[in-house]
Amino acid sequence: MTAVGRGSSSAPNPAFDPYRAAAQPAAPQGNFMLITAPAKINLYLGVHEGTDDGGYHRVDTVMTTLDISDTIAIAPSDRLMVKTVPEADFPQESNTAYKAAVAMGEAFGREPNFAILIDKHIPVRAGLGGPSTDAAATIMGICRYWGVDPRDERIDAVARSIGADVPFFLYGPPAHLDGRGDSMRELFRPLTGTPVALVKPMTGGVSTVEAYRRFDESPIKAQPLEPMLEAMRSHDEQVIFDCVSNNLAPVARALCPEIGEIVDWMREQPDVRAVDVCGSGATVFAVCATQMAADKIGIAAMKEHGWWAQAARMEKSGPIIAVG
Ligand SMILES: C[C@@](CO)(OP(=O)(O)O)[C@H](O)COP(=O)(O)OP(=O)(O)OC[C@H]1O[C@@H](n2ccc(N)nc2=O)[C@H](O)[C@@H]1O
Ligand SMILES: Nc1ncnc2c1ncn2[C@@H]1O[C@H](COP(=O)(O)OP(=O)(O)O)[C@@H](O)[C@H]1O
Repeated sequence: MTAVGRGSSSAPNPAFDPYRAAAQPAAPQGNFMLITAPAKINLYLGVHEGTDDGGYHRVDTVMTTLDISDTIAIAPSDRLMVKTVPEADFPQESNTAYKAAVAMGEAFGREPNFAILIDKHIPVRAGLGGPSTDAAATIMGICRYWGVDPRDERIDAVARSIGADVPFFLYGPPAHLDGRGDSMRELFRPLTGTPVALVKPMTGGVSTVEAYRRFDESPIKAQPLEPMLEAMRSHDEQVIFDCVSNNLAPVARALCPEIGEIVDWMREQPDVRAVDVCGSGATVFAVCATQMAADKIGIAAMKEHGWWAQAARMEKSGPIIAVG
């Protein structure tokens, strides 16, 4: 294996600060906070061969958030506890929200005594970033409770200690990240409102760890990144959607052949501008010309194939905090 670096330093670029969702450091006056934690899709994912000392691959990715989300209620408590609805089949200590709270406690020398309830809407092992967005939302909520400025460079370090995708969710607008996919490089004008159809097998999914392991067995070269970055900078939608690509997609298809069936079916649907696998899968997204087209694809996927499906839109936001 070739050793690769971790990417850029953890210091946030001040140019990104206006986008931080929890930028007001004041503690909330109410009893709890409700935080909207959006899903993501990768408009571009280029995984490079070789891993670093931690077993991570160097990746370039362009991600955007969607308007489907988990909801996180967080309130001070006598101890740290995390519950999900529906109930998780793994211990709370394995939940990324729990890990994020513990990491915040360690970084700021405080007891992270919060009760955290996660209403899960984002499917798991789906490549939609559910565990990562929950962690980012938890970090932002605790920042607000403790009066920590989310621009504090320790916040980025906490985020990437939980998972490669977590730093992205601290921001929200479409972004290019490199390193492990955890180093923010550039933010772009949002594609807010662009319709997307999401379809995945009703059961099962693809584990991110397994996808990267399979990638190492037969690596595939990434598509060129620069045309996508240029298109994002000039906000040329047609070119952006022509540049959609993901070199983990063949691995996802190999691990779960139903993904291949879904991709092929989505490509045949009318008014579709781009189709690809979300990250490591198992969800497939289609960028659609109209919301009606996305709705129709969702309904047909469910009715004709029994797949899980949802119509969504691209969003411009990271976690959104409301005080209750
Ligand atoms: C593939 C992507 C695309 O956005 O996400 P998903 O589509 O699964 O959500 C990401 O690279 C996933 O990010 P994330 O889900 O945060 O990964 P982590 O929890 O940090 O890592 C899980 C495991 O994936 C592998 N991993 C992850 C990221 C990376 N750059 N190289 C890797 O090799 C490592 O084996 C690591 O132990
Ligand atoms: N907050 C969370 N929400 C969902 N799953 C979580 C959470 N925290 C930890 N997990 C674990 O993460 C696993 C999914 O990880 P991963 O394959 O990376 O998902 P995805 O591709 O959906 O981002 C779940 O099976 C579960 O064990």
